[in-house]
Amino acid sequence: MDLEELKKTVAREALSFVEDDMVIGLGTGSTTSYFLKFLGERIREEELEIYGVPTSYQSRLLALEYGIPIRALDEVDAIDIAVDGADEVDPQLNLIKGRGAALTMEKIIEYRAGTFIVLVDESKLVNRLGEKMPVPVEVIPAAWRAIAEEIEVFNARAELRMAAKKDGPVITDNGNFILDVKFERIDDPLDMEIELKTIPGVVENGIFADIADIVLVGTPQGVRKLER
Ligand SMILES: O=C[C@H](O)[C@H](O)[C@H](O)COP(=O)(O)O
Repeated sequence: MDLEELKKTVAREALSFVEDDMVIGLGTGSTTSYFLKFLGERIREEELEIYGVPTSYQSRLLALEYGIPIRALDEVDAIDIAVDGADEVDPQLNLIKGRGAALTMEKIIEYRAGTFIVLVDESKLVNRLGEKMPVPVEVIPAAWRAIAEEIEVFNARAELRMAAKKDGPVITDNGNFILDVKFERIDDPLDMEIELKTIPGVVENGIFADIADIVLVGTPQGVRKLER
């Protein structure tokens, strides 16, 4: 089974958590895109009363395309579930997220969800966070260089993320820059998440420690469900 098929399989499985009258946090990325498509179809077919709270311009545009009614975070009383992808998942279900630069709104919404469900294929499972992927850190533009230097005390190298279809750096949905931080090793994800957050000028970082409730893992043999 190819990667896209694995993503579709986990995205379909996530529909089993969806019930009528729910408010759902809508994640960002290629795996979640399939979930949004299937969610839109289900809302239409079963005439469900569901609202989505987008975590990015990408999920907002896809929700509009697939007919998912949307609400802003300050228009809802609570978020029942949130569904999103991840870049790495460790055995304790700590995550690295933010390859798509949407980490800040993702964390704001997923932290507040009753149940946060993560969709990955098995290539995203690691023994230790940071094994394959850098940790994206969203920073206030004026502070990028100072923060990049300060991050070196953690035995890490920070690189300013450059845009692919624009000259210069990636600008996030919030108007900030992204530093991709490659650590030598991350021993304690929660501790590192907090350390990064306390640097002045850091808006948010892509370590999501102790937030995921359920991880659905797509494998050629089917979907594995991991729970915290
Ligand atoms: O900013 C982007 C997000 O954190 C994505 O959810 C994450 O990068 C996973 O994306 P994908 O499902 O495309 O691998």
